[in-house]
Amino acid sequence: MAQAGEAIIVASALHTGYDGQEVLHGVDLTIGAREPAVGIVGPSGAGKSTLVRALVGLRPPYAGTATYRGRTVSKLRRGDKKEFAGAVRRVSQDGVPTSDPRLTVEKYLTAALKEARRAGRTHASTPEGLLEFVALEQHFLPRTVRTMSGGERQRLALAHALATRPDVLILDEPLTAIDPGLRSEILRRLKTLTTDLGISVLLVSHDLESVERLCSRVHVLADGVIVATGPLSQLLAAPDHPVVADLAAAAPLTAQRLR
Ligand SMILES: Nc1ncnc2c1ncn2[C@@H]1O[C@H](COP(=O)(O)OP(=O)(O)OP(=O)(O)O)[C@@H](O)[C@H]1O
Repeated sequence: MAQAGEAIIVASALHTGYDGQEVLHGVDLTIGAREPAVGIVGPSGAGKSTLVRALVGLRPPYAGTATYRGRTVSKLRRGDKKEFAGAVRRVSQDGVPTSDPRLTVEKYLTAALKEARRAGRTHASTPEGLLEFVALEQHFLPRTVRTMSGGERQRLALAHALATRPDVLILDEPLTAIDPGLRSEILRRLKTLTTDLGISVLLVSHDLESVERLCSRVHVLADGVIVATGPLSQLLAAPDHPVVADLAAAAPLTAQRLR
């Protein structure tokens, strides 16, 4: 388990994009061990998911670096890759495989727990416990993943990511298909991850309510650049960048409540 304060993932002057077309223009970001959840917000197309992909090694930098414990994420060697896969987990909107019609929830979670043990991350989680955490009933265990609703699948993806008890959990719009009541409950449980298990969470979301509830600090990304950082309520109360003002204007009730 990582020591508090240790920098686990660091993006430094990071530039990256697709097919030579730059999307991120020099982003600096650190995710430390056992730190309170951090949010990333910003307009559609700002580069939030691209940043997440770069942090987990799926977009190599054009310039600058993205490192995991000092090692370049996109160039990890085989042993380091295994360690990284257990220590840093990403959940995206549609992260559960549905191509195998026979894949059951139980098989999916059991495989994840086996993989976690192979990566040297031993703990007492079970498929039942993982389901319980994401508020899915036990009768889902024999169900095939394909037959689950979008919101159920999102919760399963979260349960799967937690199988390794990662040091860092990166959530890219993970709760979009979940109804507000349940979302609120899941957020409450996610909050306990940091306090009880020492898992650092990075949350990317358009839902400012969720971000405010979970994250003590946010980065606002606009056109591939971080334009503001701080507690969301403070940023919305006194926007000092047009994109932050737009966020406050687009979610007036949230902004008002946070003032
Ligand atoms: N696979 C891809 N190939 C080419 N361009 C891409 C690809 N994925 C994203 N882009 C482009 O990169 C830019 C940033 O996209 P990204 O998905 O990172 O934005 P985002 O902030 O996550 O947006 P949203 O909030 O809508 O999910 C956009 O202009 C998008 O069209």
